[in-house]
Amino acid sequence: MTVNSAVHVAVGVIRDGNGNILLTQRAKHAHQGGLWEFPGGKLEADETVIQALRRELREEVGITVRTAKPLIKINHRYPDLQVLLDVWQVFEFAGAATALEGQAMRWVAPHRLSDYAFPAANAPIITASRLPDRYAILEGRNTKQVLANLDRIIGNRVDLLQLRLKTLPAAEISAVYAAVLAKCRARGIQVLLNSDLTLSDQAADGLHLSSRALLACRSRPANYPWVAASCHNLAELRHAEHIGADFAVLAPVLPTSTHPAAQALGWETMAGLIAQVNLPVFALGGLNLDDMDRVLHAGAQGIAGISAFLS
Ligand SMILES: Nc1nc2c([nH]c(=O)n2[C@@H]2O[C@H](COP(=O)(O)OP(=O)(O)OP(=O)(O)O)[C@@H](O)[C@H]2O)c(=O)[nH]1
Ligand SMILES: [Mg+2]
Repeated sequence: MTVNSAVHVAVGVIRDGNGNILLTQRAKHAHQGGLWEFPGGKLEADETVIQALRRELREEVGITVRTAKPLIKINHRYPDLQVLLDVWQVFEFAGAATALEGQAMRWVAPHRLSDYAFPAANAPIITASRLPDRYAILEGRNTKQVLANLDRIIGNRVDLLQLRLKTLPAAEISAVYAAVLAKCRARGIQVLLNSDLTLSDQAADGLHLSSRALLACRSRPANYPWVAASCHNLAELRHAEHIGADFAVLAPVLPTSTHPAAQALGWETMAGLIAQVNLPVFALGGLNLDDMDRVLHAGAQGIAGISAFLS
């Protein structure tokens, strides 16, 4: 089946109980032959994406999908073919995965995916599969409040956060940073520093660019495991993609009390913007964890928020 002349493909990022991901190797003479892939295949006429996903995963690796959620959509033009990869995460399935087409098959830890050679279109899928669905923004008006907020964020099972601290007095920043980093390290939580924070120590797991800092970048800032960017429109999302940022945060999706003057994008505009880039995008602004399914079905990686993780 084709969509806007692209071949529409249902792709499964299948996880086992340990969080490992199933890879298979493409047949030598197939398109992109010999490379590793996430199992899946082309939609047949009149099939929905989820129907095609179920059929392909039964045919290729012998599993029956129980729970699947959208992860990311990739539009990619190879010299010989344009594809729309409609990627879903499969969290629950029945049956033991078996290579039914004689292909090589492996369960791989997310942080080892980069050891494998994939088709060029897959780079953002690999990033998306290494990212969680929650990205917390840590703020507070004083040290005590920041640390109390961190405890609530931890209670909401967040393992990726941005230290922003816009509302914290400057004199308290370095001590708070040390305390937050120590607590997060002990729990395996990754910390990105907002680019407006002035800290000499760059021991964090990544850099989060404000939209202003993003537009000032001609290339990806070096030496950060993660580079993220705040975006409000298509030009900023495209720039984040262009410099090779790992992911973006798009805001504000809904009206918020913290930014009353900002015009909210709304669900449809948000989905339309996300569809135009091959980049994991978190939705920010006025959302809470109950919105997760709607956010994922709108094409986002998940929810970013300050207050979303404080209840
Ligand atoms: N399944 C899958 N296809 C991918 C990935 N990345 C990627 O670019 N593709 C491209 O998506 C297209 C469709 O995939 P496919 O060859 O699995 O289709 P299929 O199972 O229906 O195979 P068939 O046409 O031989 O029946 C191919 O051109 C392939 O190169 C990936 O990670 N998984
Ligand atoms: Mg296939």
